[in-house]
Amino acid sequence: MISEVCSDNLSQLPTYLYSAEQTRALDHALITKLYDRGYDLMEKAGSAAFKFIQQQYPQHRSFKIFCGKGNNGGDGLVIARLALESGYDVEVIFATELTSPEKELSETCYLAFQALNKLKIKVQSFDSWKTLQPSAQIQTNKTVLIDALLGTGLSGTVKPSYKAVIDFINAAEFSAVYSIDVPSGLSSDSGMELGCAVHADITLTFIGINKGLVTGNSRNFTGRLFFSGLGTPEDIYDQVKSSTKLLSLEEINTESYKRKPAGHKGDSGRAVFIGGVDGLNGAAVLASEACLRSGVGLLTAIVGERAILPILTRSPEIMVQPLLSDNTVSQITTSLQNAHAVCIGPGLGKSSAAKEAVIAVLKQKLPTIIDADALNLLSENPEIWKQHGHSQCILTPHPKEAARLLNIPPESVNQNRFLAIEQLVDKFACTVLLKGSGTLISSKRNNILVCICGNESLSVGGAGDTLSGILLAALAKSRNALNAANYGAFVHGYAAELASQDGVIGVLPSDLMPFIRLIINKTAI
Ligand SMILES: NC(=O)C1=CN([C@@H]2O[C@H](COP(=O)(O)OP(=O)(O)OC[C@H]3O[C@@H](n4cnc5c(N)ncnc54)[C@H](O)[C@@H]3O)[C@@H](O)[C@H]2O)[C@@H](O)CC1
Ligand SMILES: [K+]
Repeated sequence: MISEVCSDNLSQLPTYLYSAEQTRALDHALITKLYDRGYDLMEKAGSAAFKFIQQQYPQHRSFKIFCGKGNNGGDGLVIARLALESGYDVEVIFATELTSPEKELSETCYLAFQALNKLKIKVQSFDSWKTLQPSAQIQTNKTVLIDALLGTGLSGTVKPSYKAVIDFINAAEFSAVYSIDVPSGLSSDSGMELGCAVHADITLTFIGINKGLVTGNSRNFTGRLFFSGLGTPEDIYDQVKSSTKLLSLEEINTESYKRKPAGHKGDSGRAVFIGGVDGLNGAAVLASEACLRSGVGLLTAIVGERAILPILTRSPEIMVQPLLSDNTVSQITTSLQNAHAVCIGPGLGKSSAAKEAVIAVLKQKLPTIIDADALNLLSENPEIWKQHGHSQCILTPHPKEAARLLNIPPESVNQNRFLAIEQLVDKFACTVLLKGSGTLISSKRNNILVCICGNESLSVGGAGDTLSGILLAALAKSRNALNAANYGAFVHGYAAELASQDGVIGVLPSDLMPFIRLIINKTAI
């Protein structure tokens, strides 16, 4: 069975995600158990890939198959053979010259090459193929380009000869670009392009879903991502332990978010939001409303003067007070007396009152969300966390905030989001939610969840404030940081997808509110 890797399909997808090395271990275990040789598994993968592309593009009878010299290329050669046998018009183009196939191709790829050779098809190198056919004449209409250049075996930056092919693929206008296993050039570990990567319309991945296919920049390259387990028996997966999981509702205990028929407002959670000072007032408006729509029982918002009127206009249910610049500590201590959870940071600024507020909040040892400027204050004043940090916190950095917290360049976070969240969890010993496409959540070493819900509609100001509001309600209700982080990320991302039905451009974080409510009512059971 082939399933799309998307929010609507989470329950049909495998629970665990794998590194390239772990995928190799899965392949090895599978070959040892079920097949005489690796080539039999390659036949199975190639055949699944061929059938799938036939289904996706039934009108297209022409394939241009770009192959590398490893097993990913071997998959391409199997597809070429099957397509030729089915009467397709097929061209096979190797990225670089093939002078001695037996020596240059991987063992399994060579077997696929021999099988294809029996059909007497001419295999060309990219350079000679391109010389023979000036780009203007390359037939792209009704032609599917099959990208079998590089898969999970890619290491280091893509070599110039391969980059030239990838640049060509990305510039040409084929009807469809279909990547086998991984868009060539994308790291299946980090989700970052290693110099360049193929922009696919469809990617079909096999056996296990790679971690790098669901986070970082992966979505810029995979197009629609599909998965086939190729009938791998369950016990094969038991042999390769992964510490990374795909976040689905099964991972979340939604019981605590339910309303009791005879419950009262205190049962639904008492929350306090602190932020939205002048110039950044909107953060408080969005976070507060998202918190209410996420079902919190009582919300107090301690905000900048100018946020008071807009908050009350939109949501008179909220108890609002101005954040005092003197007496901050006693104001916060008093306000938190009966609170179940607190969120500090969105639009907080970095004034001395803001700093005092962060310390006062941490001293209460309540379930706490620390976002935006509160995170920046922790980066600039590491002694605050050393003295007052605690495990009931959720830190919600975007990559730049994460880099500041770790005192490393932002590129380092992007190049390895999985490592970055491990370092954050090690350093802060609490729950961390690392924002970005494929949000990562973790609260202890060797335990990372990846939330694939959400889309590019969220790449606007205010999206993070909305998430903070959802998280605050979830934390006030469950008082379990990891569970609230998981649920909040899921609700926020899924709400963004539902709000994008007319397109992702121009969706406002405030448009998410009715969908937040809808999802919570449907899932809090
Ligand atoms: N038998 C198996 O283990 C199976 C493997 N499968 C396929 O095999 C792939 C993995 O195969 P491999 O491990 O052979 O690796 P790949 O085919 O992904 O890559 C290895 C090839 O890429 C070249 N290469 C590595 N780094 C490069 C760089 N920076 N620039 C340019 N070229 C570079 C290597 O020289 C080698 O020729 C999977 O992605 C999947 O498509 C599938 O056929 C299923 C079965
Ligand atoms: K590929």
